[in-house]
Amino acid sequence: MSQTLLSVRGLRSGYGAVEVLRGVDLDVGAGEIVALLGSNGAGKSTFNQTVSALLPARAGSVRFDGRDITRAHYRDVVAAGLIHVPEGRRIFPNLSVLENLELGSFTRARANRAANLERVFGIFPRLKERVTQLAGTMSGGEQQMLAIGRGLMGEPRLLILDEPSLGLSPLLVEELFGLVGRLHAQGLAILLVEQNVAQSLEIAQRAYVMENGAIQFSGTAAELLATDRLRQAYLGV
Ligand SMILES: Nc1ncnc2c1ncn2[C@@H]1O[C@H](COP(=O)(O)OP(=O)(O)OP(=O)(O)O)[C@@H](O)[C@H]1O
Repeated sequence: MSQTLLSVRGLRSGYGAVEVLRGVDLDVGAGEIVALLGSNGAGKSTFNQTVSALLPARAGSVRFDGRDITRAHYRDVVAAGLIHVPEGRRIFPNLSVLENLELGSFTRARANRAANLERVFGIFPRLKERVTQLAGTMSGGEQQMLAIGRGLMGEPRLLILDEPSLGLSPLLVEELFGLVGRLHAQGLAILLVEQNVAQSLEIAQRAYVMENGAIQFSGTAAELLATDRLRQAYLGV
């Protein structure tokens, strides 16, 4: 692995009396795509939320770029460049496309905003055509572009994408994976949580499998595919 960007050790968290994460270890290297796989309810979204400081860690540590961010405020985590595009997009439906994008740059200097917008519009020309449109009136695919565009406005070094292809047509899923590949080629590290396991393993350098709030497997995509039990469980072959 290249230089470690995200390093998570023994992470525990949950909701009230329910413990979901039971001591998770996971690393993402600079510029690496890492797939986080696991069945529904395994704890992947809880992991993403805890790492990005939306949910408090109960034990363990999260280090980002060498800095301990386990107890950091969400704002400082975003400012450090760890940006989470949540499952279900969570755009603001009653705000325009432009307003949604601008919200993504809340930790960045105003002076950077125009350049970041142009970069996002270069990646998603459709968003530029629709700057004044209310986000809630856009199609599901456009809303997903907007959610990722908003994440990019924050100048990420690591982008956590939680189920980005959920609800998209097969054509848009192809586009989405193409986009993830292009962002990676530009040097961005990506932690990808996806139901499209085969496609995720094609573009990821490494993968983790989470079950019941713990990591059951970590290794290269090729190693995962060589493990019969995992291949059967996640690819059905
Ligand atoms: N806000 C919440 N309050 C209580 N329990 C929750 C909450 N959110 C999730 N859980 C529970 O935590 C467990 C892990 O859920 P989580 O959403 O992290 O799994 P996941 O792997 O992301 O699955 P999915 O793909 O279905 O989103 C589940 O048992 C779920 O019911």
